[in-house]
Amino acid sequence: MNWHLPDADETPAAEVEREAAVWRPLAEAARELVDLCVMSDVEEDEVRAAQADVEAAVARLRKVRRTQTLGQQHLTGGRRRPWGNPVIGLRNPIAPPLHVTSDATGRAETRFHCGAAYEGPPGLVHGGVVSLILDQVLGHSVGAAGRPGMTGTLTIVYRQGTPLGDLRVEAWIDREDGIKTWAKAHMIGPRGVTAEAEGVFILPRAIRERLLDRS
Ligand SMILES: CC(C)(COP(=O)(O)OP(=O)(O)OC[C@H]1O[C@@H](n2cnc3c(N)ncnc32)[C@H](O)[C@@H]1OP(=O)(O)O)[C@@H](O)C(=O)NCCC(=O)NCCSC(=O)Cc1ccccc1
Repeated sequence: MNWHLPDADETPAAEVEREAAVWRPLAEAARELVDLCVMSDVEEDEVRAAQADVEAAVARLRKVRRTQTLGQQHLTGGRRRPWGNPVIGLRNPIAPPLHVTSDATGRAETRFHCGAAYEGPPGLVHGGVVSLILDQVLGHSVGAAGRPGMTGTLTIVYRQGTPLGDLRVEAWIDREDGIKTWAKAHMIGPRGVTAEAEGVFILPRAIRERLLDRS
């Protein structure tokens, strides 16, 4: 059973790309700023001068603040513009960001870089970040298979520390039963699998009822 939820964002692709070209460079600069807040070793006067520069940029951006979050405005169900997402969002400096490729069977893969801002134990990615990324790619997998849902239960087994740097995640559908879909994923570092994930994704009752009403 597959569910095809409506694509909520009707904006023409060329306009989406134009807006992306405006916001992406800002987020990229902010990501480097986040990295340098952790990694820069400049003199203290330089730190204070940088603070003033950042405060000036913040004052510009603060002039107009949207009333709805990006997810609320562009409904992530449409998956055209999950730009605020903390894992894949092109406008979100917290996101590495991941670019996930997938096929209609739900097999998904992504290669990405986790820098110093994601450090937990020395030299290793924070376990919560590992879980965050695995949850996102599992969610992508079930969505790609036409079985979108919310994470009901997520189980992570940490096999070895995940080193900061270049990483890969693979995800696939394990099984499905009615409104529930189980997906699995591996986080893979230079020395093999670092963490294994299993999630059960459930189409929430409210959406089930909406789909029933339409049929
Ligand atoms: C939707 C649901 C999980 C279930 O609610 P309802 O639909 O009202 O459930 P209902 O009571 O009708 O039971 C139906 C069946 O399901 C079973 N079952 C129920 N619960 C659980 C469970 N926890 N775990 C396992 N199974 C459970 C229950 O036994 C029953 O089974 P049965 O038919 O008897 O065999 C709800 O509790 C919720 O919204 N939780 C918050 C989710 C949330 O915030 N997640 C994090 C945000 S998502 C994210 O970030 C990832 C992402 C990234 C990117 C893209 C996409 C995703």
